[in-house]
Amino acid sequence: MKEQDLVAQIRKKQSFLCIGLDVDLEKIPPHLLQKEDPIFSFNKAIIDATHDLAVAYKPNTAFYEAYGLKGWRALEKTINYLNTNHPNIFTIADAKRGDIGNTSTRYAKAFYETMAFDSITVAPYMGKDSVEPFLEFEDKHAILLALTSNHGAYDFQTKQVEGTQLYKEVLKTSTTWKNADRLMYVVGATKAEYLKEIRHIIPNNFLLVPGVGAQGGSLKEVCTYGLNDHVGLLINSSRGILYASNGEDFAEAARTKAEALQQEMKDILSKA
Ligand SMILES: O=c1ccn([C@@H]2O[C@H](COP(=O)(O)O)[C@@H](O)[C@H]2O)c(=O)[nH]1
Repeated sequence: MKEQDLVAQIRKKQSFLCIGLDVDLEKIPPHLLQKEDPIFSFNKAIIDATHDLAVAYKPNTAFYEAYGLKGWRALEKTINYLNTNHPNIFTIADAKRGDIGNTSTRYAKAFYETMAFDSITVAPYMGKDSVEPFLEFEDKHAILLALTSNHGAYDFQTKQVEGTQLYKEVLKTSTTWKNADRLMYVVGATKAEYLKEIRHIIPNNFLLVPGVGAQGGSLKEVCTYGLNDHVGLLINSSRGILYASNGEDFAEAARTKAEALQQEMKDILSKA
């Protein structure tokens, strides 16, 4: 998907909500376990109940890989369902890949071509030649881990390396790579206080922001410095939406949670 089409969807829906499809068979409503494909049945119900409120969906591949072949099949069915029924919705494979060049190319083909995701999350640690293969595909986006939402982010990402914090070096250096205009970045909602400086280095790129809801990040704080003139934010919530109820009303309950976030976003956009 072209970035301008994502921005158009955000304006139309007055939403920059990304719903994380992190399916855990121990948390989904028990009645779904009787279905032939409980993972896909859950995702389909969530998508059907929320697609008018969200501009993106982000399955985290770990939650599918954990179930082996049936997990991969459910992931494939989910991305096909989204692409067929909601082609204007941005899709993110949260797979956190990155390897030597020829291997990264295979990862890129797996997620952009075989599964037709619009984007994939990529770890920057192996550097330019591990990331550039993900940037070779037109209208596809690599979302680079910049400053993550977990506590371990302070182990390396904020450490000073040759006079600058490592995450800032990741931001600055990555903007010099080939097709850098296809880059987006992950910044945790729990690190909102860093956003002013982050926006100084990358004023225009989209940020994928996980960590609101279950991890305690604040949507309002993220928006204070994270918003740019084309919005430039995708705020992810996974558990806070998916597991609002594990009864028969789970999809309705998920919609209520998604609606509350979308309303907050609408309000913020109207004042921006
Ligand atoms: O820094 C990061 C990068 C990725 N994630 C992922 O986002 C979701 C968050 O789920 P919640 O249930 O809304 O907390 C999950 O898939 C993480 O692996 C992140 O949280 N932080």
